[in-house]
Amino acid sequence: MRVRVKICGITRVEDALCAVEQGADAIGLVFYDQSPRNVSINQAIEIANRIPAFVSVVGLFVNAEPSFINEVITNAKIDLLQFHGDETPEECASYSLPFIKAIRVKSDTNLVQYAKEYSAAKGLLLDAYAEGVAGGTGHVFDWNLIPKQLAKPIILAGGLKADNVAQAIQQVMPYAVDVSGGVEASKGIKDAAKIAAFMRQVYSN
Ligand SMILES: O=C(O)c1ccccc1NCC(=O)[C@H](O)[C@H](O)COP(=O)(O)O
Repeated sequence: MRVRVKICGITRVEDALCAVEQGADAIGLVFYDQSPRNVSINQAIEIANRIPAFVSVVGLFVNAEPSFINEVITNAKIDLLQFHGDETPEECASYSLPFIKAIRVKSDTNLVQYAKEYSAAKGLLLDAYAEGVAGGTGHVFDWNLIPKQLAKPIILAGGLKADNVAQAIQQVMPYAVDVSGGVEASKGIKDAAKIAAFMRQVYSN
């Protein structure tokens, strides 16, 4: 099966269109005001309105208020929710959209247990754990911590870039890969050449 690609932390229409043109399956919009990639609802509306059919728009939240999440999904064309904080399985499942759950992986993380707990998730996004940082760290975690069999599709994230994504896919065999910092010129600003190089490496497998 072809590995899907999500390009996260999009803040500009031109970067979203570049990702689509290069073959991304999904783009991620960060709704978290402590992130340098945070977007407003108006920015999200503008970006999401330009995304064609068959490319998913993912809304990323970190311990957000339900009223805020509902305001976002009422106004912007979001297809899938990504919960990147400490949201419980019940909270994640309480919205009108499907969701994926991000797990920040460290040596004692029990991914089999997470897959059971978040049984309603469409996938588990595995990101690097870093003390005090919710995500988008650019850190790679030890892919050996991922069990060979997991009850949920794996979206591999954390420090992926053109230099390491082919190796990551070969080793982990994820359903999808997720990249943010590895295709940026600066935080929140994507680099077309880096996106192209990343996509080439994904499909080199
Ligand atoms: O991007 C952020 O600033 C961010 C802040 C808080 C939670 C999540 C955040 N981003 C998540 C992602 O962009 C990706 O899902 C993932 O963490 C990969 O990021 P990177 O290591 O930069 O490729």
